[in-house]
Amino acid sequence: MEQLSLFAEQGQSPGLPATLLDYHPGLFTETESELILQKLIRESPWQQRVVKMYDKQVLTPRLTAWYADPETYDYTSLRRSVPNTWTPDLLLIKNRVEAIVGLKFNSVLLNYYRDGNDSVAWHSDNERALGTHPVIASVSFGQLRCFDIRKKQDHRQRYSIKLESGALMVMKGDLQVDWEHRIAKSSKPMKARLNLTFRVVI
Ligand SMILES: O=C(O)CCC(=O)C(=O)O
Ligand SMILES: [Fe+2]
Repeated sequence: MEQLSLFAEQGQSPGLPATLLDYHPGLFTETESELILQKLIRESPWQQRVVKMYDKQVLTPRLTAWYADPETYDYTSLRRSVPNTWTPDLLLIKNRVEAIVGLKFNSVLLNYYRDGNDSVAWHSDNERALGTHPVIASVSFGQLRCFDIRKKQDHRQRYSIKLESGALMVMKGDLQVDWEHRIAKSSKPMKARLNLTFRVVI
């Protein structure tokens, strides 16, 4: 049976081709989302990674934690450290996501945006270990933040999706090939947000 995509009905970003993204609000209830948010913030082994920017070492403006199956990935090509082992909470979330997406994922990256100063800069998830047209399932908990998308070749083609707590967004098609995305900093007061991106690492 074809899966219902609520993206168009949500009208969150009219005009964005449906081949690039599906949006499923309410995969988790408000109560579930709040519990998951607090528990994962408390219990995850957060790291703040250092990246090189214009020859300077800078801390990424968010915290991350990475989990994966022990055998099925090549984490050296992802430039990540040895992954953590799945927890029961993460497996529960993964199962619910897989039932909707119809794919088995073997890793998840957790991003913790502590407030409006935390962000992720424009990028595509196009590492070799993700394959050429990866399907990436993104689940958000907590503070609503805007997920901006722009075309690499023409920055005027631009969309913004409000990622609600408990919602699943599926990135697919050419999204990681022809487009970039980001979570911008916000000058408005922002509470904590967690984002989980489930990926298949080859
Ligand atoms: O926080 C988000 O919604 C996006 C995170 C992201 O783009 C990533 O982890 O690659
Ligand atoms: Fe990304």
